[in-house]
Amino acid sequence: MAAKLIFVTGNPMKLEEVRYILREAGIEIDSKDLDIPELQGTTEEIALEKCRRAADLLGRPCITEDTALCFEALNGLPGPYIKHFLKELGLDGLNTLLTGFQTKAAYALCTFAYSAGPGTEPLLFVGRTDGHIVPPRGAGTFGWNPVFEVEGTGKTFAEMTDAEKNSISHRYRALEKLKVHLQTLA
Ligand SMILES: O=c1nc[nH]c2c1ncn2[C@H]1C[C@H](O)[C@@H](COP(=O)(O)OP(=O)(O)OP(=O)(O)O)O1
Ligand SMILES: [Mg+2]
Repeated sequence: MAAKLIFVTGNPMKLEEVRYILREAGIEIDSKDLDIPELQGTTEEIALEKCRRAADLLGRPCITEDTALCFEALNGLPGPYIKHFLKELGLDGLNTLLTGFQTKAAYALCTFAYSAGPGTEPLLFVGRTDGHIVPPRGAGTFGWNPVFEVEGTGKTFAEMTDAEKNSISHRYRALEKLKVHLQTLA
């Protein structure tokens, strides 16, 4: 039996969602819990370099994923640096960041990178979900879920069931594109 594709991530919540979404397409993945250093740059640059490094470390094909949370009022920042903003400022601090700005509009961007192995250029698959930054609502079990209200739903990601989030999320939309690519390889 062919070895399964490896998803390299240090985030168990991402892994759980990716497994949930791909399972419906009959795609199973293995995972490797590695926190790959992320260089500064645009989301694309960070995603490409992270996947190159992951493939070099593993010595085989793999996927990696980068999540950005982009505020319209801040021209797309914090973007790929959201992890550090969330850690230092917390959920309330993300709201405070937008004090004085008219628009609280934001979008979640998910960028999967697929590497065919060391020395190859990774391919990117991007998904986007639009919404607004709001005071925290719902269970705070995954990142910035409680402060991101999804356009047209009236709910934050944290107020949704797994099934709901996984049918409209940035991650789901990126995986829809990755799935097509994986099916051409199979
Ligand atoms: O759907 C999501 N809903 C809420 N929060 C989320 C989501 N997806 C990522 N997040 C958080 C995790 C991290 O604080 C930051 C992304 O940073 P990012 O570098 O992509 O993730 P990570 O370092 O946790 O895992 P990895 O080892 O795959 O890079 O946003
Ligand atoms: Mg990371």
